[in-house]
Amino acid sequence: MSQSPSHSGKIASIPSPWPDAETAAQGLVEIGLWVSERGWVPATAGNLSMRTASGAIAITRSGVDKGELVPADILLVDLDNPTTPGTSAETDLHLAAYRALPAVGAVLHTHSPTATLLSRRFAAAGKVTFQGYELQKGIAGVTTHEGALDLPIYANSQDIPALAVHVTETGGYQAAAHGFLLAGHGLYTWGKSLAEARRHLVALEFLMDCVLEEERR
Ligand SMILES: CSC[C@@H](O)[C@@H](O)C(=O)COP(=O)(O)O
Ligand SMILES: [Zn+2]
Repeated sequence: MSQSPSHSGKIASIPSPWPDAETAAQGLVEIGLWVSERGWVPATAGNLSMRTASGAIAITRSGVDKGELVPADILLVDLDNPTTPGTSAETDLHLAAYRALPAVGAVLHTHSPTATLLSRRFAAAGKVTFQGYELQKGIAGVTTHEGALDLPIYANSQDIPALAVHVTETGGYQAAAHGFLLAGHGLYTWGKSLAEARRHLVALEFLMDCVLEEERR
């Protein structure tokens, strides 16, 4: 529970929009199985996180199969002092999202074949554009299929801290698509809740499937 002054000057208790650590861990275990069943996190690929009521970020341990997560594989990281050992190798890309977007409650990173292939195909352009697809409206804030919805593509890097700074400084976390691709690597997407992040993941995967299929024709 967070607290803030009420109009009367007293401290009023208002419910935190974020789950406690235990609930977040359970949610991440479940979404790990869900993305694994869809073939979007092969081998030990992908990482998953949620903001918790204490302000700490719950994130997957590095190097585990996301379809076989148990609650002990979900570690808590302090957003301002992220020193927890063993967390995802891509923790910085998650933390940068939470710092840039105070309303975001969940970040999902996946490695579907479609995201991998499409990000390579359009890497030189630096983005893939969706236009004319009704499912663009699966993304928060999008109200029509008629607009152009850009999904940024960044060059992949093994220097994740530097990449996180680069994505932040170039406005990647403000993308209207609520996500970005890393070329030859995969997709990052987020939402105000785990449910919204999952909806964005499904919508973006659908839209990427459509574009990849059109490229094949
Ligand atoms: C299986 S290779 C994929 C990794 O290099 C990485 O990109 C990834 O998504 C998973 O890293 P992790 O440290 O397990 O969170
Ligand atoms: Zn990855």
